[in-house]
Amino acid sequence: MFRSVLVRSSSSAKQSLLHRSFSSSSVPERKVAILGAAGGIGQPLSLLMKLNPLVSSLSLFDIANTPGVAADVGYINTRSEVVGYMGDDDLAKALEGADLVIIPAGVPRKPGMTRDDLFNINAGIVKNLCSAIAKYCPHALVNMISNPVNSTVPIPAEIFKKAGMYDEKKLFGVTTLDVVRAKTFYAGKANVPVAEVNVPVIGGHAGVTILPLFSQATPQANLSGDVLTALTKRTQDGGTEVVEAKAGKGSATLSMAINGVPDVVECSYVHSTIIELPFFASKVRLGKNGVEEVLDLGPLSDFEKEGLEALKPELKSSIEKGVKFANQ
Ligand SMILES: NC(=O)c1ccc[n+]([C@@H]2O[C@H](COP(=O)([O-])OP(=O)(O)OC[C@H]3O[C@@H](n4cnc5c(N)ncnc54)[C@H](O)[C@@H]3O)[C@@H](O)[C@H]2O)c1
Ligand SMILES: O=C(O)C[C@H](O)C(=O)O
Repeated sequence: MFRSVLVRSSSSAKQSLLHRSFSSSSVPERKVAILGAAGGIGQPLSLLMKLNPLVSSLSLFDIANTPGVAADVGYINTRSEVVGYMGDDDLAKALEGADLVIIPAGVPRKPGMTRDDLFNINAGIVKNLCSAIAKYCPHALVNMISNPVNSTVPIPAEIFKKAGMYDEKKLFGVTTLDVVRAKTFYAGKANVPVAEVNVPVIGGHAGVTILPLFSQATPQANLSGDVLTALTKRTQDGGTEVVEAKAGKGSATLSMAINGVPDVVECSYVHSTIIELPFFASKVRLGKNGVEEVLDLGPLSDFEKEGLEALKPELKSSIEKGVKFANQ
């Protein structure tokens, strides 16, 4: 059992652990809660959120080590107040009033494991955390990072439905790393500046369910079929490469959308009706209230059409696994 520690409390604790700065009145107040904030994803993500001028309050929750992370991040001289919370007794306080909850809580893969091998541990963690979200911040946007994303996103959807507060526009599975990798690998082969590259990645976030659409990549390049096959495989295996090299770290956030910046288009794993599966990663237009539009897939090459058919059985069964778990 972990002792519950509210990092914000006495004035001396405030001095050492709570950093508060006041915002200009023109910038809206936004509370972001990170669940799993002391982990490999959680710490750099906390740093990124502290650097984000759109965030006024940063709530760092974990089952361990949040006082140190909150103190460290809290001293950065940017706008947001930082409070660390530790242990289940503090979960309610960590979540109350949150506009955005980002969840990297759970265990990462070790070499030789698939993301699905994490299901038994992470599904329970996610279920518990999302039940608390339903209770304490039912209107928040939720970004799910914990793997296996293909199954961990359907879990809150079921929990939120039961709680009567499910808003499908507000639930995201973070698949940005797949896009980041596809852009990097493509730029290398196409010999174009990586900063100019765009590649949509659709499907899900595991193995063959990750389907980069290089036929839609810009700037266009005339790459052979063999090169495109190799690029696709490399994108699908990108996470495994990292896991093998250093135990699987990375982070991503859709937080720009919380300030209502128009026309933010990102690939994300969301509730979808563009194919027959209820959750699917594709380009989505984001706004203040979450998903404003799930964009069409656009034209696919024959190779990509085959990839799309090939990913459906695995993605379907991963979704069903999450749904079943949530309803047990
Ligand atoms: N979606 C993606 O693109 C993506 C990318 C990288 C990693 N991940 C996944 O993110 C997860 C975290 O990876 P990591 O490298 O940060 O792992 P990590 O082990 O370094 O950190 C996980 C953190 O979660 C905390 N935690 C565990 N149970 C918790 C609970 N019940 N409540 C709150 N916090 C809890 C741990 O104490 C730890 O600090 C993994 O499942 C990993 O596979 C997803
Ligand atoms: O591959 C992993 O296990 C972590 C993450 O999903 C990734 O793509 O890097």
